[in-house]
Amino acid sequence: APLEPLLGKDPPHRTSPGAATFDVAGLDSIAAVADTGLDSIAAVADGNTPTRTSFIPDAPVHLIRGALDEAACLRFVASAAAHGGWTTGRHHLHPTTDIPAMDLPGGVGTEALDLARDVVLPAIAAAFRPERGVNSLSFRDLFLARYDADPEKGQAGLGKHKDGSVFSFNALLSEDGDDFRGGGTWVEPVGVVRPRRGDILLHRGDLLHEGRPVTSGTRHVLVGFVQVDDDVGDNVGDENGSRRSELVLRTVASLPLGMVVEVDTGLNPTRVLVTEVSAGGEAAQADVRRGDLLRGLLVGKGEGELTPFDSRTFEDVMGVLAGRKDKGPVRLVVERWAEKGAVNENDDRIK
Ligand SMILES: O=C(O)CCC(=O)C(=O)O
Ligand SMILES: [Fe+2]
Repeated sequence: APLEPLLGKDPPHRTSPGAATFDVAGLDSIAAVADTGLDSIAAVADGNTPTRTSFIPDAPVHLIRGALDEAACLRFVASAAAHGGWTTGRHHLHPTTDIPAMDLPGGVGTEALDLARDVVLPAIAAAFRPERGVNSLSFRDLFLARYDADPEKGQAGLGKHKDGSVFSFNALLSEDGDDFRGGGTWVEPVGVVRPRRGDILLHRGDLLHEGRPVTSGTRHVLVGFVQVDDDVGDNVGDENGSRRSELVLRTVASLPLGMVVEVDTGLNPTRVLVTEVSAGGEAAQADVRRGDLLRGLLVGKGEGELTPFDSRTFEDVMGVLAGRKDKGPVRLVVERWAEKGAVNENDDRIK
């Protein structure tokens, strides 16, 4: 029987098929000073984000005002504090001190994913009008980052860089002037943008930008990197699954040992492998690599529950696969997170 892509139906990093589109009336745009004659825009160059602009097509930076209310911002920050496992090894050129959104406890991981899918992706589609619309957008990384003025606690800012994404966003979770001083995001054509708590700043990833150092206190942001798939059409996320998933499945169907692999660029550094293992198959053929931390495993047909693997190792997974070897085909969905410190060429900040 042909494999049905498990991903592509309603993958967690894409907007839902029926998601409402975003009304540009909900966006404030920040254009390069030279592009407008407006005083309120010019003020941005001096570090003062105007309190109200309106949507300006083709502006390099947009703000979704009040995307998160105060309670949600506090929930995100509290969840990060409760998790506490801050990493600095997920982005190698310009590392941030962060926690992958999926790891945030208390339902906040899901809340962050829903926000990115249902609010941010449609807003990015409305703001930047990518040719193939919202269905071509997916976020490949989503994490909560922390900046602290106290060098003992971590980094105060993030130096000038470009992201490896097509679009990037960051939601300010802390109260400017109360939780921290300094901060803000400097973006090359517009200067320092100082959103209010709950606002989400949207910009093209290839613009030079900087997380300005905080001078006191702690600043928390939820950051996401968004990619544009040009090989997928409107059917991404529809009932038939994504064209890309089918393409990948077909391409790899010729792998030896009867093993079919789908690698989906989901949340960075998540990879998802859909693997058909026949007798004699080996997980190594499925690109499961030593050093990977495997997060979950789905055995059986269709879309069952993902069984958390927690931090089980390569050897553990090899053991599971080896144990199934002579019991006929089994379908696995393995959500793979790159080992801490591993370099992910696709998803890093660049330059
Ligand atoms: O913290 C900021 O304002 C910017 C964050 C950023 O650019 C990034 O995480 O890549
Ligand atoms: Fe960035």
